Amino acid sequence: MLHAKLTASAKRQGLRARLASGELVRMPGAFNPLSAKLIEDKGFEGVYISGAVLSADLGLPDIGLTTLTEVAGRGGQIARVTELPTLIDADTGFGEPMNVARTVQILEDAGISGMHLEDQVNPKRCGHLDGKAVVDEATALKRIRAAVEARRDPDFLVMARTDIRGIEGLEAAKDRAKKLVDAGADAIFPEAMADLAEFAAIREAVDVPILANMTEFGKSDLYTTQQLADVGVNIVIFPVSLLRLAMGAAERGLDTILAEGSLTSRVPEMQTRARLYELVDYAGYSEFDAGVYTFDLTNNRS
Ligand SMILES: C[C@](O)(C(=O)O)[C@H](CC(=O)O)C(=O)O
Ligand SMILES: [Mg+2]
Repeated sequence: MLHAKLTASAKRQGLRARLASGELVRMPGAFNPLSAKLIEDKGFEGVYISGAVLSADLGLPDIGLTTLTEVAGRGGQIARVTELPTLIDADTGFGEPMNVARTVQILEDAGISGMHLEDQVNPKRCGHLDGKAVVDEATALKRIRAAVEARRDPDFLVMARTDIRGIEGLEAAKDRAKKLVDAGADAIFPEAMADLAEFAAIREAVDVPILANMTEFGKSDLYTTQQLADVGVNIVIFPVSLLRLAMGAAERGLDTILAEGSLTSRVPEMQTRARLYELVDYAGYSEFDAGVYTFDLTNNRS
């Protein structure tokens, strides 16, 4: 109640252990703290905190407009309500290597379990759109180096994302992934892979965990968790999926009010009041409140 029981460090150790076991970590993207609770309730292994969702939530395009304070604030709100490890999208790290160092520490303080840092130039773009550009190798490696050197909890996961595949091709992606690992990256996020064989090629190139981004309407087909596990993927994210599903439902609901004048026909699709209260542990809060209310010092001296 009130917050998750596990400490940030225990969640990070849990993520490390799961990755070491070789079993796939499935991380749907939470669009708010409540959806993170749903992800946990359904039995997933982790929660992803997407930059695209964070921007969209603020009514903004995903082009690097959000600040570290906003990202860490929302990330912290999500991390504190769940027992699951959280992986956050740190975009390009919010500045130069020195800023990246500060970013890592602030995200650690927010209770987050790991972050990914990409090699795009600023302003960044969604990795599945054309027209993006990447920084040179030295700049990309410095970002990772700064992150690794600045972290205080060795279990905080520093994942390097490379967007180079969409610009220079698979060979360049393999080469950059290897160098990012040499610079200290704990894991690799190869963005915009064309197919399963490309994930397998990255798997072959590095010996750290790799992530697959199953974002809809992007460059990759949507593979099943089994297909991805079979080619050696270790983490799969569904970054914007819950937001897209929820917004799809919201649009249909609004259209129904316009067309029918009421939402009666949509009620069966809605999460019930009882289910919502279950997710936010209404009963647990009431019990806590009652316990504190009846607290009496004279009866608690022993
Ligand atoms: C993973 C991602 O970085 C995100 O912010 O969620 C995006 C997702 C998307 O825009 O579909 C990405 O660049 O792939
Ligand atoms: Mg992003």
